[in-house]
Amino acid sequence: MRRFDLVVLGAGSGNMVIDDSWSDRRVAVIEHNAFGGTCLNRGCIPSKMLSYTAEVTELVADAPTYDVDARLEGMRWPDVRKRVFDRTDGTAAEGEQGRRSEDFVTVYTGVARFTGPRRLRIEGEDGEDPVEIEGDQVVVAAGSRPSVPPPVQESGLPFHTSDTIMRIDAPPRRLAVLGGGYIAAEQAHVFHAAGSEIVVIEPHDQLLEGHDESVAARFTDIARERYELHLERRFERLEGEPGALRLVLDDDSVVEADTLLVATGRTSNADRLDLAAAGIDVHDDGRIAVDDAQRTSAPGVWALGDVSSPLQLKHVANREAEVVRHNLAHPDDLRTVDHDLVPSAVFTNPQVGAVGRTEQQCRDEGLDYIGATVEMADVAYGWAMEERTGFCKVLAERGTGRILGAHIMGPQAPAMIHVLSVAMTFGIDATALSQRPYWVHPALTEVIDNALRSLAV
Ligand SMILES: Cc1cc2nc3c(=O)[nH]c(=O)nc-3n(C[C@H](O)[C@H](O)[C@H](O)COP(=O)(O)OP(=O)(O)OC[C@H]3O[C@@H](n4cnc5c(N)ncnc54)[C@H](O)[C@@H]3O)c2cc1C
Ligand SMILES: NC(=O)c1ccc[n+]([C@@H]2O[C@H](COP(=O)([O-])OP(=O)(O)OC[C@H]3O[C@@H](n4cnc5c(N)ncnc54)[C@H](O)[C@@H]3O)[C@@H](O)[C@H]2O)c1
Repeated sequence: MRRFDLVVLGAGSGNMVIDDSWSDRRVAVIEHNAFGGTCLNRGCIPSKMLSYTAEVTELVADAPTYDVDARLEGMRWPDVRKRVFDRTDGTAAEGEQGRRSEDFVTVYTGVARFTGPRRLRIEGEDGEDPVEIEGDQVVVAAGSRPSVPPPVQESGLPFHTSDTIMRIDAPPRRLAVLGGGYIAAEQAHVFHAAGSEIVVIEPHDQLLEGHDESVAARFTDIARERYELHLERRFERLEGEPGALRLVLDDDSVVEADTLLVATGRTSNADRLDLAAAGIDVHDDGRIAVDDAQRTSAPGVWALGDVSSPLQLKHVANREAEVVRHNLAHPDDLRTVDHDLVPSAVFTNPQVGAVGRTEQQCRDEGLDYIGATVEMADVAYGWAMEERTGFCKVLAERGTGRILGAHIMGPQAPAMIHVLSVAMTFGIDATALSQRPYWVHPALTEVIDNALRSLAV
């Protein structure tokens, strides 16, 4: 059995913990798929390249709004797909080659499982004999996978998840999307712009459930004009044949579609690692349990990213990887991670950015809060953009002005939310945030300044 100073399971965010400080020791990286993990190969990056392409398509279609003569000929899907995946596939291959070229790193291609404390067995995929290795330190960064409801799985009929839909040969004629969360919102936007009819099935009464009520309500209203929505409906079974699918709902109504995208959440890959053999504890929901320094219950074993995190976001996985990289090198000076103020964004149309509490969470916590909402249509740059649906909502504690949460919908919301994220992180109250810095006129950020001023805390 080969022994390593460090073994990293998963070359997504896990790959980030290895730096040159390990160059005088022996490091193993185990990966059974492409380097770069979900984000680079089938997640954040291709989906955002596609979502921006959808935005360009919609802007051209919308040219008459700005008294510009332009005609949309359509999105050339095969060319779009090639541009996106040539770039991401190339980057993944470079990442793997880079690691293989480092003489202190051994890359194992195969599926790993624990066989004992800090000991792993790797099954190669091309019939090679399994390999057993052990590490003085082990970092588990095995990510998550799409959850697929049993009736879809058991139907034997073809379906897509986010793993496959973005590499499809042609946009579906009619795409049924199961779920109304992040992936549904982003992929519906992409394929609607590419020419597909979209039908969404979601058990809650609105899309983007879990977001602030103002965001979810307005997003659902906008989506209703573009897509066929089946809300408060449970999916019961999948029938039909490939290319002519029939989704039967709980009221016996039937949704017909040629293609199905399942976007019903993601499950930690922890259940596939035989963690009990290594003495690694898991939460009831299946995630690996870690403390705030990312240590698992097994000495010398760390975990990070979707396999353990309560927030399945790449900026969270990145932060956790940075902390693990530091903690491996500085066992007497451990850094910690907290998930209190993690901003999030949905790259759909309209875009969404959020940080902190929703209004419902303020009520649930019994906070004495005040909220202010300003429409993008009411600031100068919103006029320039002919913006009609975007807004900024800020929630603050009455009396102190402590910012409790912020929710932005509209152009560049994922970037704009950082103003509020930074203020909340550094404890800058609503009055100080509005009155101390200058706000560029007439940038779209005036919608934030005006919301802060409207709070009257
Ligand atoms: C469609 C989509 C869009 C997204 N968009 C965003 C976004 O815009 N912003 C954002 O913040 N987040 C986004 N996310 C979430 C983000 O992609 C994840 O939170 C992040 O990639 C998790 O990183 P990770 O390193 O934990 O897991 P991964 O990147 O999945 O890495 C885990 C790696 O481990 C490997 N592995 C697993 N098990 C084994 C095993 N037994 N043996 C060997 N190798 C194994 C896997 O092949 C994988 O490469 C998106 C996710 C999806 C699906
Ligand atoms: N922009 C981003 O940051 C981004 C983009 C995509 C994905 N992600 C990450 O990936 C995770 C997974 O995304 P997701 O959209 O799959 O999950 P999600 O949790 O955002 O949404 C899942 C939706 O599916 C619904 N659902 C559950 N079971 C169902 C069923 N049987 N039939 C119909 N609907 C059902 C839920 O009510 C929910 O609305 C996200 O939670 C997020 O952490 C992030």
